[in-house]
Amino acid sequence: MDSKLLAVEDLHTYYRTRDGEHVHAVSGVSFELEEGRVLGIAGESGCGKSTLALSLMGFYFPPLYYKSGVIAIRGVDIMKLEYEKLRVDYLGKEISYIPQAAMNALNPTRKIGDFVVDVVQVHRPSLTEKEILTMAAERFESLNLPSRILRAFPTELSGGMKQRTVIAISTLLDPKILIADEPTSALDVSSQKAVIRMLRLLMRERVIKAMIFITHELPLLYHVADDIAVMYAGQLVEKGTAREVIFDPLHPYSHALMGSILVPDEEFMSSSRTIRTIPGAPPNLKEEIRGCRFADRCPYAFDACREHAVAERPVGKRMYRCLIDVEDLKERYVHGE
Ligand SMILES: Nc1ncnc2c1ncn2[C@@H]1O[C@H](COP(=O)(O)OP(=O)(O)OP(=O)(O)O)[C@@H](O)[C@H]1O
Repeated sequence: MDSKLLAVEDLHTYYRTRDGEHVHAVSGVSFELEEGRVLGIAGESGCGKSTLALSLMGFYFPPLYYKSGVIAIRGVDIMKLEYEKLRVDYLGKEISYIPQAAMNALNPTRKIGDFVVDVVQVHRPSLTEKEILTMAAERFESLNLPSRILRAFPTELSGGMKQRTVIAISTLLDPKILIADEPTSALDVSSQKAVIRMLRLLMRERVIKAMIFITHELPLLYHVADDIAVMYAGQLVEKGTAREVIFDPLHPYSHALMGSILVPDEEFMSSSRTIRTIPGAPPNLKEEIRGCRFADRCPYAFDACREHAVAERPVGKRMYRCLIDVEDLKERYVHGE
C-alpha cells in the first residue's frame, strides 16, 4: 500500500488584492507526508504558512487563488474535484484543519454539543443528535476531556481547554491528516503541553494517521515533529528530519533562525551561545523575485544568488535551497562567519 497520504508538487497560490496586485504567498512548494509522520512547518510571520494550509484544504475563496501545482490526497488530485465533492468526501474525513485562533471562533451563545452536532451532521446525515453526542462523549473521554464539556458554553472553558475541545471536534470524523496551525500559541506553558500531549495521543491511538504542525517557533517542533520544512517568503528552503534541521540546519535562513531564538532549554541553548537577530526583512511578495529570496538578508550571498531562481538541492534524504555547497556552508557556520 502507498504510505503517502499527501503529495504536494510545485504548488503556487496567491492573493489578488483590491488594486489588482498579486501576493505570491505560496511559490513552488513541494513535499510529501507519509503515514505515521508529523511534519512541522516553521517560518516567520507572513512567510505563507497559513496560506499553504488553506491551499491544502482547497479553500480557494477570493482573494485567495490557486495558480498551479498538484495537491494529491492518497493519490487523488483534489484540485480536479468539484468543491462539493471535496467538502463532503474529503474535508473533515481525509483532511482536517484547525486554523489559528480557532478556539476563539467558537460561537459563545451555543453549547459545545450543539456545535458538534452541526459539524458531524454535514458528513453523517443519517446519525441522530443523540448518537452524535454519545459518539462525541466517548471520544472526549478517550482524549482525557470530560464529556460534560459538551453541555458547556465556550465561555465557561479556559483557553487551554477550549483549544483541546476544538482539536477533539476537528478529529471526530477520524481525518487521516490533521493540519494544526499554531495550536499552542497564545496558551500558557502548561496548556501548551496539554495540547501537545493530546496531539501525540491522537497519533498514537491512530485517530489521525499524519499531522502537519505549523508554528513560528522552530525549536518547539523538536518535541512534536518527525520532519521539518522551513518556509521563507512563500518557499520551502529546507526539509529534513526534526533532529537534522534543528541541530544541523543547512540553509542560511534555518541557521539564522536557530541562532535568533530565545529558549530556556539547555538542549537548545548552551550558555556560550549568542543570540542574533536576522537583520533586514523578507521581500515583498507582490514583486517578482528573480533570485534567492533570502539573498538580501544572507551574510553569504554573492551576485549569482540574486540573478536566478534557486532550485531545491537534495542532500541524502534532505533538501535545501541554496547555491552554496553543504560543506562550504558548514565550514562557514563552524567559523561563525
Ligand atoms: N487576505 C489576504 N490578502 C492579501 N494578502 C494576504 C492575505 N492574507 C495573507 N496575505 C499575505 O500573504 C502572505 C502570507 O501570509 P500568511 O498569513 O499565509 O503567512 P503566515 O506565515 O501564516 O503568517 P502568520 O503566522 O502571521 O499567520 C503575507 O505576505 C500576507 O501579507
